[in-house]
Amino acid sequence: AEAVSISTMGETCMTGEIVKEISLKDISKKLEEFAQARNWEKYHSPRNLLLAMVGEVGELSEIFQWKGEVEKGLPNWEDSDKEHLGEELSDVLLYLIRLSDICGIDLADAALKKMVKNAVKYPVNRL
Ligand SMILES: Nc1ccn([C@H]2C[C@H](O)[C@@H](COP(=O)(O)OP(=O)(O)OP(=O)(O)O)O2)c(=O)n1
Repeated sequence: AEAVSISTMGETCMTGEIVKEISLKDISKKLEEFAQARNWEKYHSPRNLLLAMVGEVGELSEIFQWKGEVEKGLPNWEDSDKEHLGEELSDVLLYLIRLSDICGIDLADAALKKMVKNAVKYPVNRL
């Protein structure tokens, strides 16, 4: 089987611990390589990626379905359920990043600009 190399960049910070930091662009690049290696670029059209992402949102929703409200931090969840949640959140994120890339949108840039817009629209109340 082909070796799987999904490495993240590690940087040593001042306390000597390794800090993993990865940008949306880094992930974009890895997703492009992943698709290229499998000859899957032909499937990664905007519409297909959108539908795939919505499907993953459905899988994410299933985890919470019928549970009622859950406490922040999910203190009563099994580790395996939390791991599953992390996987579904990641699937949504990865398709969102790939969709943005395929549409020629710089997602990090767009998100920061949108946050500025939100702050202007909803100013902090000062008495
Ligand atoms: N054409 C594809 C198919 C998959 N993936 C990647 C992106 C997602 O992170 C993950 C989705 O894989 P699956 O379709 O196997 O979905 P799940 O991981 O949710 O598996 P399952 O539906 O069996 O729970 O794989 C991709 O980039 N392009």
